[in-house]
Amino acid sequence: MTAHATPPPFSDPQWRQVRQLLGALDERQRWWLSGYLTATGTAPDTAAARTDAPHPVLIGYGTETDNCRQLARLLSERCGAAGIATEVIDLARLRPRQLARRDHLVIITATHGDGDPPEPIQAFYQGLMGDDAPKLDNLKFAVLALGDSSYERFCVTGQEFDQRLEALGGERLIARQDCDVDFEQLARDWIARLLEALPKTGNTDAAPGPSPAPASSPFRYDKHHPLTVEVLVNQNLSAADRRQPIHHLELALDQAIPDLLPGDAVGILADNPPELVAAVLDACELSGEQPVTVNDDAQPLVQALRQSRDLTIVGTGFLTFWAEHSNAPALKTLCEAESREQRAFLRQHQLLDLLSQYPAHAPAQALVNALRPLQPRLYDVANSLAELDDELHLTIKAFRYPFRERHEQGIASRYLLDLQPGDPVRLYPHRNTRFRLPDDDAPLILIAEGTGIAPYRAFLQALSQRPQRPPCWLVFAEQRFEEDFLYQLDIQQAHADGVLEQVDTVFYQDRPGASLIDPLLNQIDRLASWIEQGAHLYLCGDKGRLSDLENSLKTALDQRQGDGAWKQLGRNKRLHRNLY
Ligand SMILES: Cc1cc2nc3c(=O)[nH]c(=O)nc-3n(C[C@H](O)[C@H](O)[C@H](O)COP(=O)(O)O)c2cc1C
Repeated sequence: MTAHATPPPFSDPQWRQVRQLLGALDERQRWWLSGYLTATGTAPDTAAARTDAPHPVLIGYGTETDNCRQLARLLSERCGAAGIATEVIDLARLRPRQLARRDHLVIITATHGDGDPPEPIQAFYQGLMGDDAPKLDNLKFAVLALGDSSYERFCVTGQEFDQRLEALGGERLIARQDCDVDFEQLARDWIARLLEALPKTGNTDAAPGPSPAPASSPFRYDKHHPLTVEVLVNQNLSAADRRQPIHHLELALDQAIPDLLPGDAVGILADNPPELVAAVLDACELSGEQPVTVNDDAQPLVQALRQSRDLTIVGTGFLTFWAEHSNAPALKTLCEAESREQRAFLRQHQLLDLLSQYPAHAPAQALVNALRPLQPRLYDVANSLAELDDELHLTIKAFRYPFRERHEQGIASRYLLDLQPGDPVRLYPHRNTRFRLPDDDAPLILIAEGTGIAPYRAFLQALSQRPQRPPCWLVFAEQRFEEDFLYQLDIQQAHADGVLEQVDTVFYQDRPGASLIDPLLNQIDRLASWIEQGAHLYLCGDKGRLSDLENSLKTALDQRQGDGAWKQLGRNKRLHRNLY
């Protein structure tokens, strides 16, 4: 859709039809279609498909929660309108040596984990950083880095790519832009500058023009256009006295969400707790009735604070804003200090700490503009919509953390755990194409830690409907058998029905010292034999524990099957990670 290298890969009649169709679609439909083609993999891996024509600009994105993919699509749209030929590719599908034959590369990447590259692009990242990376003397490049300044290692993946591409011989087209969570405007401005530096082919896209809306989503709904659904059931699955309870949430879907498959997630747009909103209004001596505008939408201040603004984490932008309004010398000095010092201060001060320690007045709209946008949170869908298309099930664990002398709760999990039947919830679908069931009958090894069981429940429901069932082995770990065996009945039923050939459980508190890897190492012959038969291996849940497990499994498997056996699993796209 976005490649306009001459000549287009169509016959004349085909090309006329394509242009005719594009001309008949409105902007949102075109974006939907381009996102759909990318997401369904219908677009060819154009980076690999070589022609003698000059190369279009390669736009590679690294994403976990979709922001960078959307910006890549936006950049491609803008390039199309400006007569610049582009190809958009997920860096997860690109090998560094393919860059040696390119002239122009734009990388748009997030940083995740604790300053890590997004999980899907780990192989590309390691390849580019490694000793075997190609010389890139002919490459001109630009990097847009997305991140969150509340993390210690802000935007480091983009920074690392930027430095590495230069070190490999590349020439920077324009300076890298690091963006915080309120990235939209900065990213648009950077794109506008970049367009001036990219080569034009002269052809402009048949139809698209600039638009202020975000680029395509393969679904009708996205974080800017969420679907509102109603709570049916909110049930505690774990012990009543558990400090971090786990709930099962059922939501009514009045409208079908097309193509939401087992393995996919939804982004939840949580509301801030009313007490927190009230405390912020009090601290600022503002009335919640005051009118403000958020994304061109007029609304009372109380709604903006409840639904759209982060009332917990303070960004450096807000620090400057509050220093000006409070006139507090300590804050003014801090604003002149190094950003590292500012971030250290902000890690010790949530919004209310700052507002109460340094009292000030600020106009309602200015306050809303200065606060960070409230970020959606992704939750894996715990049921198969092919079985039940009017309900969506989620598994939610409370997130509690110590902060200064007190205990805080995660905004999204608190919001979800407190929901009552009948309450509305805003959400949008999020595809997770790398965490899907294979189409064939290859054996499946499903390894889950805690809420990592959620997508497997959807897998089991989908598998139960297949006429030919692949062998399926579940390994699940939680705290105590009596209280924390999440979805015990579903799992036992799947076992009884033959959907699950084998189930192994580990309950840490029942057997101190036990580890999730024990059942796998104890049955290493079986594991190796399943993998030899082409099994797909899935890891879902706690990042720390499952990364440790992966390292140990890699060692064990490489010892048995030869060095590189584990790596081969990844290369064959039979290793699926969903870690958080
Ligand atoms: C679990 C998690 C960890 C993150 N870790 C970092 C980090 O270490 N440094 C950083 O700058 N941003 C971090 N971020 C922020 C993301 O980079 C930011 O939200 C970005 O817009 C995500 O882009 P994506 O939607 O394309 O994945 C993290 C976000 C999440 C959800």
